[in-house]
Amino acid sequence: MVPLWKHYCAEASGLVYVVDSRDRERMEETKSFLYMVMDEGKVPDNMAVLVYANKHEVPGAMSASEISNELDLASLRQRNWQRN
Ligand SMILES: Nc1nc2c(ncn2[C@@H]2O[C@H](COP(=O)(O)OP(=O)(O)OP(=O)(O)O)[C@@H](O)[C@H]2O)c(=O)[nH]1
Repeated sequence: MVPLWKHYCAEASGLVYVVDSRDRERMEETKSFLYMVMDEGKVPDNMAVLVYANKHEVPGAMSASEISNELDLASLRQRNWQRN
């Protein structure tokens, strides 16, 4: 699957990236993979990127701002982004 996403990126109009809000231990890996997809997939600046954090209602889940910080979403400044 992993090598195939590059081909999907070329045709995609958006990227939905699902993050497990409970999985604190793998947040660094999650971050690396997101930026690798955006870089190697040549995701253009004008492509919509949705980072969807699931399991947010589960006790112990990370908050939206924690996830945003962990994934350094503010570094995607060239994109028009918001956090809900
Ligand atoms: N409570 C809750 N459960 C969810 C949510 N999203 C997925 N699940 C459940 O979590 C279980 C595992 O789903 P995923 O996390 O998507 O799959 P996964 O990453 O392969 O599984 P894990 O390694 O166990 O997290 C399934 O039973 C899903 O129904 C959510 O937002 N809230």
